[in-house]
Amino acid sequence: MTMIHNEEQTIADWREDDAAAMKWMEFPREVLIGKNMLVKVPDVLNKLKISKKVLLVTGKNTLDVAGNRIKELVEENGGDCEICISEKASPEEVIKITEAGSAFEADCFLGVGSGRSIDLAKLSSKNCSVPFISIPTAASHDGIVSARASIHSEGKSESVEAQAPIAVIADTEIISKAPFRLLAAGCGDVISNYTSVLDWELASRHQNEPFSRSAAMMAYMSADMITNSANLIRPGLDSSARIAVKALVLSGAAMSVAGSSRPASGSEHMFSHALDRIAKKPALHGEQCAVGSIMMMYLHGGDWEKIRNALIQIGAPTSAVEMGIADDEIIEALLQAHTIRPERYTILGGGLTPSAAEKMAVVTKVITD
Ligand SMILES: NC(=O)C1=CN([C@@H]2O[C@H](COP(=O)(O)OP(=O)(O)OC[C@H]3O[C@@H](n4cnc5c(N)ncnc54)[C@H](OP(=O)(O)O)[C@@H]3O)[C@@H](O)[C@H]2O)C=CC1
Ligand SMILES: O=C(CO)COP(=O)(O)O
Ligand SMILES: [Zn+2]
Repeated sequence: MTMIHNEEQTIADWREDDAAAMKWMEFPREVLIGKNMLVKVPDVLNKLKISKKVLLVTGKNTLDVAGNRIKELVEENGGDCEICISEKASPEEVIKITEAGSAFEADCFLGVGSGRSIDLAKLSSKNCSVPFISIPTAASHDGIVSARASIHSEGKSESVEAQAPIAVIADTEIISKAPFRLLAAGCGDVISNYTSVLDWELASRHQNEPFSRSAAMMAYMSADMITNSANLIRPGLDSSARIAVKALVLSGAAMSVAGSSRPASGSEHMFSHALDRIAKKPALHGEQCAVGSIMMMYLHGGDWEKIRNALIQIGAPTSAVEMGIADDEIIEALLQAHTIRPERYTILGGGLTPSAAEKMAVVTKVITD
């Protein structure tokens, strides 16, 4: 592994080496991954003694996929369950769901569905000082266990400290039946850790930014887990869903150890956040981050073809056309990416010139000449 400093070069790890550190990481008490796990919701609530008033945050699609069934299960178990349909992961939506939780006097939140619903449940439950359970219906992102929430508003994207779920219930039957594109995107989100970690290392060398070797290794390992199993990721397979969920859990744990999204979000994520702002029809988060990672690895002078080949093997997009995004939107996102989080030092530095951005996108086959 080339990306990790050796012992002498390592900037002191501020969390691990600080004798006064109060907490290393937050991690769920129960992590259930497997077929037909949804029926375990009442058992988990009973075990954790939080079965009375449950606020279930879900989306319009995931309500039918899992939300309604979970509500039934909670009510059959003698609990009270109110459903909140989540919209955009925005500050306004967090306030709305927090108020709903307070008014209902919820003793637990369930985040059921996609990255957006889980992030909203994560942050709103923290605001209400009650625990939350993460119930992904797709393996599309690595926020399943992380203690961070990504909140988006007016072209800005912030990673906010929230809380880790008290439990994760990942039903691989549901996840493997979700559109395959979502699973492939989740694999892309994890693979993109290769460049996040390189950016973090760069920041620790150039700016003396606090760096955690253990968090970086966890993020790197999760990317390796997917790359090394790329040929096993196939539509409809329970085993593929398990591989992806385990890697996503490890990647999320890396963020919890770091106390920031640094190990799993670097220049490639800034590119993706810029695309969300620019593109007429953005692609999925994980798809954009993965394509960004191909290009950022090129900038790092690393093996960008390894990332590209793994994505091709999985069936994830590797080009603008495959993502349904125009070439000029890719270039504009590359030019704006460094402005997304100016405080986060990455290989993008003070920004790219238009000709450098175009050359990089052409060489890496993201756009055509
Ligand atoms: N906190 C963290 O550490 C992280 C947060 N993120 C954040 O997560 C978000 C991206 O998450 P992502 O899940 O990719 O995208 P979305 O949250 O936008 O969800 C994508 C779509 O998938 C649908 N969906 C989910 N499960 C199923 C299913 N089983 N069947 C059919 N449709 C389904 C959702 O439906 P519905 O409309 O019903 O929800 C939604 O329309 C971004 O906001 C990103 O910033 C990403 C990584 C880490
Ligand atoms: O998406 C993430 C990790 O995959 C983290 O989110 P941010 O890019 O919002 O920090
Ligand atoms: Zn991500």
